[in-house]
Amino acid sequence: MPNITLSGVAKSYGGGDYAVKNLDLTVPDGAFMCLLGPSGCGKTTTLRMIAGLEQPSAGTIAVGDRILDSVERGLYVPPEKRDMGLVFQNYALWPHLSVRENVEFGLRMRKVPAPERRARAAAALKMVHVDAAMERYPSQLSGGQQQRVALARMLAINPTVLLLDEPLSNLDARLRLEMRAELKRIHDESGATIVFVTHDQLEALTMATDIAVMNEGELQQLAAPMELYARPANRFVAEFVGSPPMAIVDVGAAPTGLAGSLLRFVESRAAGCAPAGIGIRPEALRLDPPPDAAWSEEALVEAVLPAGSSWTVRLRILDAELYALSYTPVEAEPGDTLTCWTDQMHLFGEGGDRISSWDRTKVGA
Ligand SMILES: Nc1ncnc2c1ncn2[C@@H]1O[C@H](COP(=O)(O)OP(=O)(O)OP(=O)(O)O)[C@@H](O)[C@H]1O
Repeated sequence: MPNITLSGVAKSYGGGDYAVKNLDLTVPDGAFMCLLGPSGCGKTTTLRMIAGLEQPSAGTIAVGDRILDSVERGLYVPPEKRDMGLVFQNYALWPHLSVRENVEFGLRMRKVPAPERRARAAAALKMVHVDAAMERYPSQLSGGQQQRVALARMLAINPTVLLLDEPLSNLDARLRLEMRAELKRIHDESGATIVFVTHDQLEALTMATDIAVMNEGELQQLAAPMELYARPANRFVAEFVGSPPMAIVDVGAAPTGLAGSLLRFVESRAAGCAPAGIGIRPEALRLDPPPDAAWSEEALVEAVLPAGSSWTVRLRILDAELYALSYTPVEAEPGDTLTCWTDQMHLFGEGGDRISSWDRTKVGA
């Protein structure tokens, strides 16, 4: 299956507001692409346009040379002729069909002979761990089980493109983790192209080969997960990807407090650089002894949040609130003072774009 290409795609549901604005996006053949962004940013609309469930208001959608939508040329290919498997959050199973019959339904429509149908449905249900409930009806299943049946229904068809809209949202934490690994395995083994909508940055970071971050209908950045994390294009991406989030300290015209000391620190290393914001990721805010006392700041502990193998500490340094993520126990109480320091910073310009990143171990990154 060739690449899926969206060129200049926009969608308005009427009323002048655009849910998706001038989107150029290529989903490479075999990619696991996550569309990531906050609620209402246009992810679902984009996925529905790729599926053919919504028609764009402008632009072109193509798979290789085959045009699926072209507003300019008046072309539109309906969903059933796109050969794409869909699983949406509202996984509409047929209530009057058993789990097995639901999964077999798509195969029956494709005229797959009965014995093969049974075998493929059973294998797909086993993959999502609902094979024990094969003869039950959807109303007798939990929400999470229904969601997995919807996944199995799509997997049984073996489509070359899978379009998934928050398909793991109803699962508990453990099952979610299991299904993420399972989806990754399915992707690796099938070679299918997957487009996956999520607002959960961890889900995107753990599964995707490529992440398209969207905000207010616009693409903010398209990159591989680690690239996105290490070199966010702008403040929006920097703050959206990563948990706890990156703290960005604003540098005013006459910076005081932490902003002033960070700026002096930046200036001593990057002459002529005038950032409007300085970002520090929690894991880069260090609580161990600094290599240079001049780098350190006194921080007031506001909260310590232990999580078994890591400790998140909310700190206040003068006028700024920051998080530190430590993998060694933090024996501090709210109200205590800790010395912290950093050797990694992201510098953002006036408009919010990242102008550079500084990492003591990789100078010039
Ligand atoms: N059928 C519709 N009619 C009118 N407006 C719509 C329709 N569907 C979506 N919208 C609007 O388009 C914008 C984008 O919605 P969309 O569902 O694509 O976002 P999303 O990022 O998937 O959000 P969520 O994660 O909440 O599903 C929102 O402002 C939404 O209110």
